[in-house]
Amino acid sequence: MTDDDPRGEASVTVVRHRPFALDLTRPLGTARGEIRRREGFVITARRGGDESGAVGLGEATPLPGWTESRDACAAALGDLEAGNMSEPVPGVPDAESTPAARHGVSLALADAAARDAGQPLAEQLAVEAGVTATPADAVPVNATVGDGGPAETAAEATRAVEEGFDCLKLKVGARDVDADVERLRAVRDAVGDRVALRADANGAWDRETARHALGALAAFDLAYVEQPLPADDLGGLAELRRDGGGERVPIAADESVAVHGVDAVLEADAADAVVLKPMALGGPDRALAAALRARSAGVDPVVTTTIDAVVARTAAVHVAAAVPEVSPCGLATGTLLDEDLAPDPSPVAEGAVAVPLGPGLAGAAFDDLRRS
Ligand SMILES: O=C(O)CCC(=O)c1ccccc1C(=O)O
Ligand SMILES: [Mg+2]
Repeated sequence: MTDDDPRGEASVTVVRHRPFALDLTRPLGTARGEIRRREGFVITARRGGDESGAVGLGEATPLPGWTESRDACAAALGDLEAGNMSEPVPGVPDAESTPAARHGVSLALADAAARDAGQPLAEQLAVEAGVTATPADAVPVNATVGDGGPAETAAEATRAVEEGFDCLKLKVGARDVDADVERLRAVRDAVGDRVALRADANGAWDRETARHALGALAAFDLAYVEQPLPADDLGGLAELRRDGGGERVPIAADESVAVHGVDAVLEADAADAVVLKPMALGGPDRALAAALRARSAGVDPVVTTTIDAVVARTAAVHVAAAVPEVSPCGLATGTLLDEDLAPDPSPVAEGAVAVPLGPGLAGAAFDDLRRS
């Protein structure tokens, strides 16, 4: 560890990575198919081979299409583990080719650094990123509602509002536009005007369909439509922003950010908001840096998970807490899982999550995972 390298990334001793698999309670329907199960690795690491330092905890949960494959992630982590407790291994996995592996290791190092400093992870990340504002102690979140028929979608939306959510994100694009219009109409009718609605098309539409969809969905006063076009069509997103089928519906970029990076999206004027998934961007530090660059460009950052287990989800809560005045984030995904690695230290209540106090990710909450 040096001043240039506060987290000891130049020489990291990865203690262990351990596989896990978690089923979703029921499949989450999206325009790109159903997510049914999440497989990943729990990671423990020490900084710079310092035997006296805290053991940090991380999670690498790849989602093919968004990150490297599970095999590529395992291989990247295996390379690090070729070293051992007493012999530091140089470097961390590459963020471009293996973002999930890099996320897991960089989170473990950040957790270790925060624990050694006796501060919450959000504070550690904020200081490293040059944020002067004190991290928030709670983060607003949206409910995540998958594809389904109009009645089913409206019932799920109503349930979320009864639980205290005032922002809902609905998956669209898995059926034709007219069917999604009926779903959104049913939801708006059910929840009234005071609930913010977001729609996430996961890149399902071509330019013509997107113009038609935005024109029709404008009637439901959407906070934004997320990724209406394929990830590569930054020019198309910029065009939709300027003239979205008549009425202006704000546009959020998600897959475009994961594939091309936040700077390309900002450069192309392709979005009003950017969706930042620490797992897809290669780590909490990189996600926070991206959020701050978006904010400086006048674009609203939203932090979400890739339906991660509790360790990475909690890390994403800390990232969001470090973003000043953050908008509702896609972090209410723990309840989509049928089981988890440990009890959630920051469960959702009244549409928000409390940020764990630390030290590190959540004080002693994950000690069993750290030891195992
Ligand atoms: O943002 C949310 O509400 C939850 C996260 C989510 O929707 C998601 C989860 C896994 C993979 C992709 C996505 C997505 O935002 O497209
Ligand atoms: Mg999305």
